[in-house]
Amino acid sequence: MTPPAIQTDGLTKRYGSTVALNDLSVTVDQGEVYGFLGPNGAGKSTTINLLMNYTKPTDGTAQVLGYDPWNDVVACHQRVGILPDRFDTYSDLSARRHLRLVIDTKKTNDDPKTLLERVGLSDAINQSADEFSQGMEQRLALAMSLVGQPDLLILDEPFTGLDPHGVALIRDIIESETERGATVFFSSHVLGQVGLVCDRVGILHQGQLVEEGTLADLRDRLDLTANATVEDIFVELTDDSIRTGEVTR
Ligand SMILES: Nc1ncnc2c1ncn2[C@@H]1O[C@H](COP(=O)(O)OP(=O)(O)OP(=O)(O)O)[C@@H](O)[C@H]1O
Repeated sequence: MTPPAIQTDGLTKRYGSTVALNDLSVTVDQGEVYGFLGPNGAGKSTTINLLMNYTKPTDGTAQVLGYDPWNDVVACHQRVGILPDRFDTYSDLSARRHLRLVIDTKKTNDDPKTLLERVGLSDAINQSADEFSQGMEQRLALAMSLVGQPDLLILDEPFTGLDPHGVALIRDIIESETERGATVFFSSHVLGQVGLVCDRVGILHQGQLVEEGTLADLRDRLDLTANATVEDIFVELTDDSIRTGEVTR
């Protein structure tokens, strides 16, 4: 049986008395496009950091493509492509060298030029990343996430810093990656795009999953009209407060 792409059970992360993520239980099936939405500070990046073993949970379990992300780290990272939040380039390396680093680590035979063409950066292949704009950095990080045709693509705020062409590019990449059978899990608060690409969404608020389902499910449950947007749903379920202080539960 094919394992889910992502499964968490009671996943919890506390930083001192701040509960960044509280008792998260979600399942994302292989082949799905799942939008993980929530206001600033809701716990989206914390969840992704846990799934990628960038940080350890306080409580709960997770599986990524059937692997334990904290014990099967290498196997897990081999099959996952990650676009991290706030990607820092290696400033003195060219775009090609950035791709080479991932290709060599994952031991794939990808061609850096082809990957950079996919994200509209092939003209910058030999350019040093310290000359890149924010949008170019984001495109480079996206190309790096595509190395090795990952089974699961995890994109943390993929629309950040992109112009409308870049936003359309992300949508195209999500579509082409799912066409070849990959799962896409992405966090966002750029809501206009979400309805166009997601099969299901989960809405996180103050570390808790407050709703999950297709947009049609959510409209029904919240008694919203059929033309209610993702923004309407989001506003209904969350307030616009940003978590800046400690939240204790
Ligand atoms: N290393 C850390 N130490 C202490 N608190 C942290 C740490 N990382 C995150 N937090 C807190 O955990 C909560 C969730 O943060 P997280 O970055 O996961 O939110 P987010 O939903 O990704 O937000 P954004 O949309 O602004 O990126 C916030 O209250 C944040 O201040």
